Amino acid sequence: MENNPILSSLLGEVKGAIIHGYADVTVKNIILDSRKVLPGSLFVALRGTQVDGHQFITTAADLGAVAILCEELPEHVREDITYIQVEDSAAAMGHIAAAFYGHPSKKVKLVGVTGTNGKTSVATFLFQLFRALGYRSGLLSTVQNQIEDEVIPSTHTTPDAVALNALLAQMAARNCSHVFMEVSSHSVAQHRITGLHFAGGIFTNITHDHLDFHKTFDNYIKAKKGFFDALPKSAFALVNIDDRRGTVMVQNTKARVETYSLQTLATFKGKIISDTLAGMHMDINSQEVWFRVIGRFNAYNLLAVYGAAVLLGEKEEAVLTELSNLKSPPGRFEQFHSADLIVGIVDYAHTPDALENVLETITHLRNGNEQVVTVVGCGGNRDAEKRPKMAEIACRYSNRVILTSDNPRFEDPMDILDQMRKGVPPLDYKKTTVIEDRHEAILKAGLEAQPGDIILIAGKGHENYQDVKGVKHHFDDKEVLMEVFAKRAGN
Ligand SMILES: CC(=O)N[C@H]1[C@@H](OP(=O)(O)OP(=O)(O)OC[C@H]2O[C@@H](n3ccc(=O)[nH]c3=O)[C@H](O)[C@@H]2O)O[C@H](CO)[C@@H](O)[C@@H]1O[C@H](C)C(=O)N[C@@H](C)C(=O)N[C@H](CCC(=O)O)C(=O)O
Ligand SMILES: Nc1ncnc2c1ncn2[C@@H]1O[C@H](COP(=O)(O)OP(=O)(O)OP(=O)(O)O)[C@@H](O)[C@H]1O
Ligand SMILES: N[C@H](CCC[C@H](N)C(=O)O)C(=O)O
Ligand SMILES: [Mg+2]
Repeated sequence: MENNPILSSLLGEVKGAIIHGYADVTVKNIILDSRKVLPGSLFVALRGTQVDGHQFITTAADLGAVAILCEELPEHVREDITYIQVEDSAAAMGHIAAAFYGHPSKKVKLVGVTGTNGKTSVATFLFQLFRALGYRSGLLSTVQNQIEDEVIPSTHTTPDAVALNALLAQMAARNCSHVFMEVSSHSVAQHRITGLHFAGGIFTNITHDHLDFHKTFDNYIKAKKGFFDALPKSAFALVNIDDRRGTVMVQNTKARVETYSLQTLATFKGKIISDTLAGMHMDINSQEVWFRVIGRFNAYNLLAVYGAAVLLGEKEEAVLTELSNLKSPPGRFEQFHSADLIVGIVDYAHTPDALENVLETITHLRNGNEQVVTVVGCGGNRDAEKRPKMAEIACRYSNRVILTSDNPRFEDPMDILDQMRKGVPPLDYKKTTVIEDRHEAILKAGLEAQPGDIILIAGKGHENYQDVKGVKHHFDDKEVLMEVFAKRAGN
């Protein structure tokens, strides 16, 4: 920042703050991790999932923090430091970060996408669409952040409030008129998006995920709903009403509610006319369109994108023309074909619902006797309830299943695989193999396939690593698939 703001100017939106000390101190940056504090920093003490940031207040002060945002004062209060005491540090930080960066979300049209599955797809499609329509645009997503052509690696689906506002400020400074972002349930619960001004919010769907963090499905629903509850009156709230939680999501919102559906009357009503590996033909509000992107779940994503674009003021015809040219984002139902006509699909399905949707789509796309082989694993140190469910789904839709590793993190990969194996129905034991090594698993699936067969490699999508005990080893499903195809071609 060129002109560092004074602390008191950042507190306008923070309710009930008690200031201990000098309120007009200059703040150079906002820091959440005591180890990164510099002279002039405002340190935010957050109660985390592992530790309580309040225990690092003294360290932060020793490193030169001029102000501390906290819920509780430390035992030893220093005269030379300003303490801002609030009820909820995370919520206050959202407002302070937005003010520090000059409220960048108000300088662009910011659209947030939430839901268990489809956030990256919808946000990326919107970003591609608005660029094609001639707007300077920004994207904040799991795969990557992007300002026009510049790619900025992403660490989270939704970054923390400081990183998020810093990115939005860069986008505003580069004259982006539109920004499309994913809003994860963690980000709502942890107030990463508090203080942002949204032009619109989109709800894709809600199914089982992240119960390791939210504990109950109700809490998970509440987190997603919190996003809509906080939308302003000027925004639109576009919901998938085919999802049974669609109505609940928007029951307390001040925003203008609009709907999309493949099944019932809605503001944006779609119908799939045909869906093949070559493309999808749909009817949207009585207009016929062909898409390169395929699959019923993508029909929902495209409807959401179409609806949001129209609600943002774009002309229906121009939107449909550009939408028909879009390609899937990396690792989202990405198709590869071998010389001898094996189809490999790399997909980020890492939840039971996503896996079922993708396999259902593949089942519908089959012409006849081709076999479907699924290679899938479940992440370590993440929701364990989904493990047997995903194995059962893989078995239900596939002729052969290979259970393998997907980011075991700090768990024993064989424990994860044992839990997955519990979901395999006894009648399916014969068609299920466990191969811990993901490279070997993909090789086996690929080398044993017959021309025409479809191999689904699920769970990692765009990821280019295997996270084992905190170390990210290079691993890319696509690369291994290419290796298999080369081997089949005798290279
Ligand atoms: C579970 C979770 O959401 N964790 C996030 C959370 O960290 P935490 O609450 O566990 O932090 P903690 O370790 O308990 O520490 C508490 C506080 O003390 C501070 N601290 C800690 C140590 C120290 O020496 N000094 C110090 O100041 C920490 O910086 C932190 O502010 O806050 C951190 C700062 O914002 C995040 O980086 C971190 O994301 C971790 C890396 C993570 O893996 N998050 C995933 C689960 C996540 O957020 N995923 C969502 C959803 C993805 C999806 O929908 O698929 C996402 O949006 O990416
Ligand atoms: N609308 C949808 N409904 C159900 N499944 C979907 C939908 N869109 C995509 N999927 C499936 O879910 C996977 C993840 O899609 P995507 O990355 O768009 O979701 P996400 O919500 O961003 O996930 P994450 O929570 O990991 O960020 C895709 O690879 C596909 O298998
Ligand atoms: N955003 C998701 C991604 C899961 C991807 C999968 N490959 C895994 O590692 O479990 C999560 O952190 O739960
Ligand atoms: Mg995502």
